[in-house]
Formats: sequence, C-alpha cells, structure tokens
Amino acid sequence: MEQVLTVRGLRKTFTLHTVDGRQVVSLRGVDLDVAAGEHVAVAGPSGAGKSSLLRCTQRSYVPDAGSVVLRTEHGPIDLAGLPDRDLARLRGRNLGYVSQFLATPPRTGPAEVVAAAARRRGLDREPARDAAAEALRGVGLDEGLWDVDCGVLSGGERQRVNLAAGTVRPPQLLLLDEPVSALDPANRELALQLIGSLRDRGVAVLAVFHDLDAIRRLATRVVELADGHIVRSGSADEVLGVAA
Ligand SMILES: Nc1ncnc2c1ncn2[C@@H]1O[C@H](COP(=O)(O)OP(=O)(O)OP(=O)(O)O)[C@@H](O)[C@H]1O
Repeated sequence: MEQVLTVRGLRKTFTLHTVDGRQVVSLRGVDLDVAAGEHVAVAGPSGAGKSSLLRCTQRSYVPDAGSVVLRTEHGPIDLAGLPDRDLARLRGRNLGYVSQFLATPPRTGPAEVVAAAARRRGLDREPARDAAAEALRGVGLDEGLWDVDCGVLSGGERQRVNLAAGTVRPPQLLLLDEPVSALDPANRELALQLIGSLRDRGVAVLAVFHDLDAIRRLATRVVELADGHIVRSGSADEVLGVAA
C-alpha cells in the first residue's frame, strides 16, 4: 500500500514557564507509518502523548526533533520544519484536522465554514457550496441551522460541523482527535459511518477515540502509546485484548 505519512524519531517536550521552567516530556521518539486507506487509532492512558502526536503531525505543536513526512502530489514534504506559509496551504489541501472543538470566525454559519474548507481543497465556489450541503447532510445537521452563527450551536452540532469540514472533499490524511465525543447515539452512528466510508476512498486516518467501540469498528490498526513511546502496534484485538 502507498505510504501517506512517515513519522520518525518524533520528540516533544514542553517547558512550563509558570512552574519554574519545569519540563514535561510528551513524545520520546515516535516512529509511525500510515498508508493510504489505513485507519490507525492511537490508544493509551491519559497523558501518554496521543493528542501531542496528532498536534505535532498537524504542526500546531512544533516538534523538538524528528520528521513528519507527508507524501503529496508534489513529492514528500517534511512538515516538521516547513515554513508557516507552505504549512497553511498543505493544511488546507492535503491534511485535515478535526478536534473536539470548533473554532470559526465570528458570524459565520456552518454552510460557509464547510464550503470554505472545500474551496481550500480545490473546488470552485459553486461546487464547494454543493459539496458543503452534501457534507452537512451527511452529518445530519438540520438545514435550518446551516446559516446560523456557529457560535450559538450546541457542542454536538459544532462537532458535526467540524467533522463535515474535515471530511468534505476529503484530504489525503485526516487527523481526528475525539471527533464523536459530544454526539448523541444517533449522530455518533452517522459520524462513525461517515469516517468508516473514507477507507474506501483511500483516505488515511490517524485518530484518537476514547471509546473502545469506535476503535474496534473503525481502526485497521491500533498503536498504543505509553509515556511518549509506541509500545504496541497491531489489530484492535491484539492491542486492546479480546475482552476489552
Ligand atoms: N500545551 C501543553 N503545555 C504543556 N504541557 C502539555 C501541553 N500539551 C500536552 N502537555 C503535556 O504532555 C503530556 C501528554 O499530553 P497529551 O495531551 O498528548 O496526552 P493524551 O494521551 O492525549 O492525554 P488525554 O487522553 O488525557 O487527552 C501530558 O503530561 C500533558 O500535560
């Protein structure tokens, strides 16, 4: 299978300036490969470094050492040392990130947010609007809310807008950090189906889910992080145990 992401020797340490410059090591040399269509779940205890791995991959955290190579249509690009201008373009087109939280400009509605994501991924204005409508339907967001300021939406509604923006005209690699944590059962089901359908479209996914059922349903491979290291990698049964 064609590799999409190759992470080597990734390290991240935070310095807590408010606590006498104390150092917190979050990633201690992580190696990871993700292929097209592969859905890799990152498991492990609280504080193991799961979100840090996603954020260093998305480069919202700057790694201290190591490489994060994304294979793009223009060849391999190391995100770890990429200038911000190139990074912004790559984030728009090749790399999606869906967190628990939705950050939008003020007075912007879901249809506009999702259409803007589609435009960054290369669609013209009109097709982007159509793709946004399809994506918002896909996450079950009531049409009456499409032009309402995202700031007034509920947590679950925002999370669905976020997911629609992350998956519209899907990028090569999608990073998901707890993407269904605020959803009720029916909407969670829709969201899991949507994420699962990305496999057939060759989209690589690197995801953190706290819920084991989501991991079992979606992950083609699970990597377990502990204290900033990958300590196991395999199927969900191998890593989480058959009884989990
Ligand atoms: N912005 C930050 N500033 C300081 N320390 C941080 C920061 N982000 C993460 N850390 C520290 O790095 C370590 C790993 O955190 P991280 O959020 O990656 O863990 P996690 O496995 O995602 O945990 P959880 O499952 O609880 O979300 C923790 O000790 C955390 O306190």
